[in-house]
Amino acid sequence: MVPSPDTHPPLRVAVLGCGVVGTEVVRRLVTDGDELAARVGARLELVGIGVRDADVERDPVVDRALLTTDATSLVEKADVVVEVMGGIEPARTLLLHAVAHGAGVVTANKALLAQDGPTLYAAADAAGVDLYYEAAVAGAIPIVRPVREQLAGDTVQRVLGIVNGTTNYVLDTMTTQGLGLDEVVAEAQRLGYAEADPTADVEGYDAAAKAAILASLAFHTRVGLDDVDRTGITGLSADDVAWAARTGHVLKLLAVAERATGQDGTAGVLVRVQPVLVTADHPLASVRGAFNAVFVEAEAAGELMFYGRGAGGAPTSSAVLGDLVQVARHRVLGGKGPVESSYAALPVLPAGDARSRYQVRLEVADRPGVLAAVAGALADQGVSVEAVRQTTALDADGRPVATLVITTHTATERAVRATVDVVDALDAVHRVVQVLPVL
Ligand SMILES: NC(=O)C1=CN([C@@H]2O[C@H](COP(=O)(O)OP(=O)(O)OC[C@H]3O[C@@H](n4cnc5c(N)ncnc54)[C@H](O)[C@@H]3O)[C@@H](O)[C@H]2O)C=CC1
Ligand SMILES: N[C@@H](CC=O)C(=O)O
Ligand code: NA
Repeated sequence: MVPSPDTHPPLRVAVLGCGVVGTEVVRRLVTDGDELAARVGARLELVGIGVRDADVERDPVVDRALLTTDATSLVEKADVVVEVMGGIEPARTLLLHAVAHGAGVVTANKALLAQDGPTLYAAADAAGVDLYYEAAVAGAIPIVRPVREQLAGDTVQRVLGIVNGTTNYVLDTMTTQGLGLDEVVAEAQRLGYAEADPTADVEGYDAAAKAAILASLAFHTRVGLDDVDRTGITGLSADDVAWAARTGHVLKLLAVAERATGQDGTAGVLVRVQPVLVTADHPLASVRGAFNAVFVEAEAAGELMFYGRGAGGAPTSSAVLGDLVQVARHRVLGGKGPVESSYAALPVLPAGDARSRYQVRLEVADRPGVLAAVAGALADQGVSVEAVRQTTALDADGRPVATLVITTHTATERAVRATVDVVDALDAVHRVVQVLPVL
């Protein structure tokens, strides 16, 4: 029999956190109630909203009578708990409490999942309830469920892309408007893209959490935040942005998770987040503002690209509501979402095993023989040169300073770092300005 909201008792939904995302989740539950009920086969009854302070001014769509500071009691009376408060505690304890009480859970909390996902999975599995988290990676873009469910029959080789809206917005605005990093981060906060502490965005922790989640799902292997080699965007200057454009690239913070073979032949995975010089005609170069884009390369499927809004209240609420409908359908029709799949248990390889082309930018003395010395140092380390470009400008004291931009052929990060140390020690090299992978 087709389930109907007229015959099925309503499902009690608790929302924890009423900030940027929580407010939009509540809005959809209120304004789209009839549609959602028809899709689920039961009404989704919002039974309470857990907040820190019930007295602060809120969007009028939020019914103040539903606000409570007693989140523990709230989750005890829910069939489905939606956690959009963020942070590790009390989110973790509340989700475990919800699961122990038999509630299905939906969360947007990538920080918690990357730190303690296996505990949540185990608890949900033991209780026989759902744990869904589409909003935790790349906001509105369906990427968690495609990798976790639809690609479960394929072998994913690599996942690569832009998974943090704030840093993409910041780098994009620095490039197009020449603004400084701090100024643009403040705007990203105002627009609801940034984390409560935007350090998580600009230092790459948020992207690293998402990379860990995607890698765990793609490779059926546990990958935690500490397994991700992470570099944020705070080390990038306006000069780096300008040089990127001058050499035909766009600077992007990329997350890369891939199967790889280590120095000793071990098959494993490599997971990293780092600023990358993306060649201007690559599709990722045209991902603007807070948009995200993720490529998935799988053995049978080939290359798939996922693109859309990676941050912001309304887009993220779409992913949360999609999960909520799925969990609710399971309550009505029976069935359950996937459990953790970590059977492959592949080792996480050291970052030095990562292979890429690199751009090395040096300031060198403007005299004959310098290029030969630098090229010799690279060759000694087995790093071959694809292209070299030299420009000369006068420094503050009127002395000529040459900038050497070297693009290498594909090499391991280990070899490139070793080479850079040798090059840095050369008399003719004033300083190594920047070393960045090239895509
Ligand atoms: N803003 C975005 O674009 C996206 C956010 N997310 C995730 O969604 C979650 C929520 O993010 P936002 O809504 O942007 O954050 P937010 O800071 O705007 O909202 C969080 C709300 O939870 C409340 N809260 C915190 N601790 C609480 C507690 N102990 N009890 C009751 N309420 C508490 C805060 O007072 C705040 O109102 C985070 O995990 C974030 O990483 C995921 C995807 C996109
Ligand atoms: N702060 C995050 C929000 C979405 O996950 C971002 O900027 O991407
Ligand atoms: Na998503």
